[in-house]
Amino acid sequence: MDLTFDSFVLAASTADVADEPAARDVADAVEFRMDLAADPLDALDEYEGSLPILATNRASWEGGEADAPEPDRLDDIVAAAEFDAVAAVDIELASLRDELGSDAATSARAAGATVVASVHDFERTPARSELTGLLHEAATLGDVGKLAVTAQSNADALRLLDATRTATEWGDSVATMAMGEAGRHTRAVAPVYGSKIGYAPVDPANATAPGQYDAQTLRSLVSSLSGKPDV
Ligand SMILES: O=C1C[C@@](O)(C(=O)O)C[C@@H](O)[C@@H]1O
Repeated sequence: MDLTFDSFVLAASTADVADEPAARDVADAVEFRMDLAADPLDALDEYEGSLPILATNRASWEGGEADAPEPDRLDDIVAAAEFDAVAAVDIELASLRDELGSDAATSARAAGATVVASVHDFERTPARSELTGLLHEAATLGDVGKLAVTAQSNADALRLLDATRTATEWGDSVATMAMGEAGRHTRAVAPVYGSKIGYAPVDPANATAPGQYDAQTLRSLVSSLSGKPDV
């Protein structure tokens, strides 16, 4: 299955890929949070869904629950990429800066997966130059550069949207969102400025980040704002 991120992709996040039928009608992909699953590779082996999978094995040092040694954590990402249903993998920008991470990206691409290079800031929204710098670096080391920050104010949200527009104008393929209440609307608005991925939980009770909309709401908001019909 393919995920090129040429246009907006709504990824329904879950720790259980067997949830896919609940996401099928509203999402474009399933984000499988391998770090939140008990036996993620077995779950991929048994996957029978029709949506392509974006596999994430979020490191504990980046806000996730994967605490295996880095080589093992990255090996699991590469192993995930080898499943036909896995169209993309998420690798943290901090990992991609090192040889281990960049080798994992090469192997994942060889297995046919697109690489989403991700950065998170769970406390703040950095200055504009830092935002555009991180996005450019992530979009260069990965095929899509993803930046999730935490907004405390409208100014923070606006700065993220502005950086999204600038990066897109430069030709970088990026995905952005501001976590937290003050950033919530950016999840709907950032796609207008070029953001290529939106995340929403399959089950609203199991949000994978602060401020997420449920998938149907995100789909309707993004569709209305982009002037495209709802799916
Ligand atoms: O990195 C991201 C983005 C995210 O943190 C969000 O803010 O929607 C949700 C995570 O599941 C995903 O891996």
